[in-house]
Amino acid sequence: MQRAAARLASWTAPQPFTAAARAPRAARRMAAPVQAAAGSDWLSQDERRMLHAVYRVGDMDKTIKYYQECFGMKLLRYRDIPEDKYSNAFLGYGPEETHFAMELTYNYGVDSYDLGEGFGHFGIAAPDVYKLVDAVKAAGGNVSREAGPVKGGKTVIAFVDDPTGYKFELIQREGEIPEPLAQVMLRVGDLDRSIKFYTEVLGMKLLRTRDNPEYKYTLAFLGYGPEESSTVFELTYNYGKEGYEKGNAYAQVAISTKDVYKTAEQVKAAGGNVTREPGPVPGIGTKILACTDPDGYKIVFVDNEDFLKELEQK
Ligand SMILES: C[C@@H](O)C(=O)SC[C@H](NC(=O)CC[C@H](N)C(=O)O)C(=O)NCC(=O)O
Ligand code: NI
Repeated sequence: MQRAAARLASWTAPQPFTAAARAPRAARRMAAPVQAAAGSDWLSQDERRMLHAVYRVGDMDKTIKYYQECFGMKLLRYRDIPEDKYSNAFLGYGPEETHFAMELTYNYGVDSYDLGEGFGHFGIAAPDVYKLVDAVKAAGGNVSREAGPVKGGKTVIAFVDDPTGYKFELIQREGEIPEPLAQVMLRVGDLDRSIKFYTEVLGMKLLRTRDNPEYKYTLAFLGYGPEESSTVFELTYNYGKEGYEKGNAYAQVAISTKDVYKTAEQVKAAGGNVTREPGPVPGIGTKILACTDPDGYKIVFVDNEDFLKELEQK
């Protein structure tokens, strides 16, 4: 695992995202004020932002190298917690103060996981998916779906499988791409139920929906900012499918909040299921709380000041 730490110091991976790399550095982006929901003053006062997706990988060094060389991600942070026998690596396209990150978790001695059916993909936006697919192949990446228009639509996509088996959807996008980490796609059993939770409990905006009757699925995109500049949830409903095996690989998305105690009360008042009461993480001190969405996917709220202090200590 020490190789990962050394890599952090000497990272110089290629940058296929020249457009994104040249994109003006995102101004320190205040988290989006959360959309007020009926009966919750706190929602209108809180400032929430999607911080990172947390998931378990079978080989930390191999995955870090893969993300750097195939996707052009930067290694932002690495920490080893020997007393609890795990390590974390954070990768993305910009500083965590303003950009979403991938939080990889390696549990000592565990080299594979059950990805289940519920997790769909992480989405990466790119100016030219055909060119990126060529770069991924040249770097030895596993392109599992060639570049081309999405079935039943026009958006050019491709899929790449990472070393653990997670799918990365490459999504062609016009214009500047200040946040290439575009999506976390999860499959849900009832889209209206999920939209109600993600808007009224999490305080997200419903950005758009897209029904694809030919292929029998409907998508809902939700987040704290526009898709063009923010990472969003893409919730997928397959007609008639009410539930999915979750597996043990994908863990959660972390969202920032100004106050985990007030957010815990707001989540409960809005009918959410708090599974980890607010308070500091032992050994790290960062205050968090955890809840689950209607399909059982975990969401962790992180105290924003504590999060920024963590970044200062890296
Ligand atoms: C908009 C873009 O971000 C998408 O992810 S749409 C991609 C499309 N999604 C689905 O088909 C969802 C339903 C599917 N049954 C599932 O559960 O994943 C997709 O994956 N298309 C495949 C293709 O080859 O175009
Ligand atoms: Ni997608």
